[in-house]
Amino acid sequence: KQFHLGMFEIGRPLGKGKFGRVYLARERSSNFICALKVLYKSELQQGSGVEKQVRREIEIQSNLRHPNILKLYGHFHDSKRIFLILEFAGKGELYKHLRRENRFPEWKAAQYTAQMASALRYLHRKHVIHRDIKPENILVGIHGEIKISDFGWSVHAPNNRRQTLCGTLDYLPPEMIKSGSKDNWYNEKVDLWSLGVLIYEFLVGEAPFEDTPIMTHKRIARADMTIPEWVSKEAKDLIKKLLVLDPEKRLPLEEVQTHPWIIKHCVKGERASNREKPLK
Ligand SMILES: COc1cccc(-c2nc(Nc3cc(C)[nH]n3)cc3ccccc23)c1
Repeated sequence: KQFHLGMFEIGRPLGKGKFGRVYLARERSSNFICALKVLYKSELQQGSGVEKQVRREIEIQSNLRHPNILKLYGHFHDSKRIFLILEFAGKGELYKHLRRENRFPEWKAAQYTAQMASALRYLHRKHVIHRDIKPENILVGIHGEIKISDFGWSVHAPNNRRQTLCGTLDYLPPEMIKSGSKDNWYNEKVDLWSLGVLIYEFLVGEAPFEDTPIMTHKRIARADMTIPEWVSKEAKDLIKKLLVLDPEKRLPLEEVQTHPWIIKHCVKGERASNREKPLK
């Protein structure tokens, strides 16, 4: 299908990115609501090979179909800009919700974890390694479901993002911060480490190795973290089975999905502890 700008009615800007902005948009003929991400070619060309990377990410994301992965419906460009037609996630950035709520209750963290594990299993089956799992790259859909929303280029909100040189170090696994053999960078086990960091941050409200860059580097390399005693023993157990230095020893996604902490909070049922409102 050929898309062009005239097909869309542009709504309010949702947020601005490093390479441009994201707008709410409606496709005129179908009234379909989507998000239009505008990337400026001039800015992309500056970055070394960033334009090629954007093409590769478009290629990857266009072929993915999963409820917890933000859909890329199509793309088009004019002389100055590249436009990405993306699924609209009605509740915006997970990052913002986490900052506003400080930390998530265990039932919510467990449900998000189950959704992430499902999305990562799908990606890994397609030999896609995300390599950048963090709250900043996750959006929330209108029904509260989460959607991995970034395949390589990030939308940076102003100010309150963790401003470090190449994005926050917090989520990088030891094999990606250690120099030496890079072949581990292409092992999907890197996403298991980042999932462990994500669960920790959902429950505690800060990343497990958060410190000065030098110290973060040291603490990641030693998997040196402490989990507060008020975190449930099941949650502690799962985090400890993911934040393992040896990539081969990290808990496989199938076992994340059947972990007691996940089963406890994600099985449907009258007494489910995940009701926001008390039962009548
Ligand atoms: C400033 O941070 C940014 C940057 C980009 C988008 C948002 C944002 N996005 C979406 N949904 C989206 C975005 C995409 C690509 N698909 N669905 C919804 C929101 C709601 C309130 C505030 C902000 C929102 C924020």
